[in-house]
Amino acid sequence: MEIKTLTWKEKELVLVDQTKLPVDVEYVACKTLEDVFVAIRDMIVRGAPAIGVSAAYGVAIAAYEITTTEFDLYKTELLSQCDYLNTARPTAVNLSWAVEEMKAVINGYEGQSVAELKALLEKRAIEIHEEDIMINKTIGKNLLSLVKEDNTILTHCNAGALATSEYGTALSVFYVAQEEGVTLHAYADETRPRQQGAKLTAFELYNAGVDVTLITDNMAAEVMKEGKIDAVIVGCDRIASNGDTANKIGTMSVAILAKHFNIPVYIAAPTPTIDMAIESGKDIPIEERDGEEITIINGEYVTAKGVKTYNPSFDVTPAELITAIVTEKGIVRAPFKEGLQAIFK
Ligand SMILES: CSC[C@H]1O[C@H](OP(=O)(O)O)[C@H](O)[C@@H]1O
Repeated sequence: MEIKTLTWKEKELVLVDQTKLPVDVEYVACKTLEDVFVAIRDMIVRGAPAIGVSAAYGVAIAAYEITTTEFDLYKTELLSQCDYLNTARPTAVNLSWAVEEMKAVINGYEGQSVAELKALLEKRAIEIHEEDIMINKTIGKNLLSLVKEDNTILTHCNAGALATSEYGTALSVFYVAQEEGVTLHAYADETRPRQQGAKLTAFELYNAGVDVTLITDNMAAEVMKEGKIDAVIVGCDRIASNGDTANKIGTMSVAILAKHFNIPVYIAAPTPTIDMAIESGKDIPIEERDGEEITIINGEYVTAKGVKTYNPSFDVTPAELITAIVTEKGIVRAPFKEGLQAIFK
């Protein structure tokens, strides 16, 4: 059964509810901008590219939702809705990137027709959606050029089809490999506390017929020491201009271990996830989420209810631990600043 992360259907954004996977496959229809805001905030849809595409459709939905007919008032309200949507989650730059793309359509429109602007916004959102699919498939091809038949790849969190429109970024290497008749094996970190690796990555790869082995996060060093891992490939949520990369919490640990065991670390990076406006990882906002993500598993407390928690949802892997940043525009190696500037030229 094919699961669609997101679908645009009669001016509604239909999302698979990723908080219910893999036990239940349920879909949520977002009919209002608030529906999209809540879906992003509560991780019904998650994953940097999927958040970006959803935000683009969120603005398109807002454009149809606003009933003001006086053009200047309509434009002001719509821009305000864009800024609100942009507060749903702070780390994945794809959210602000997509909102800015949609605001550029609004601010660049020289007419006075509300109907025409609505159509232009829906068109741009569909373009962003379609571009995401092409970006991901190209990243998969570029990643495949870095690995060999029968290689085993460790990945962290979920940077798969469920984190994007289709294909995924890090996991696209497995799907492109299948299309090209290349056999690859996966080790998926469970990825506490939200368990995206267990609930999403192992689920989607297993269903796709990819050889996947699920491990807990604290087993990564052992599998590397046993020589089971040929490469680490992970996604990203925001890359600074010097190559420092924010990704799901625990990615930095994996990169440090990989360095110790001399295993290459590849970041699968759509260019909308690269933030050239910031100098280094110090400038990346790290989302802190509710501590109950740690203390509650499957609805049950696993500790005393009053225990203090600390739950940063991302960490920043310093550029010196990264072998290459693999984008749809090419593979960038250190020195990353110059290499990233070159792909934006
Ligand atoms: C294709 S990148 C997906 C990226 O987003 C995930 O975070 P979250 O599940 O909290 O949205 C994780 O960092 C993945 O690598």
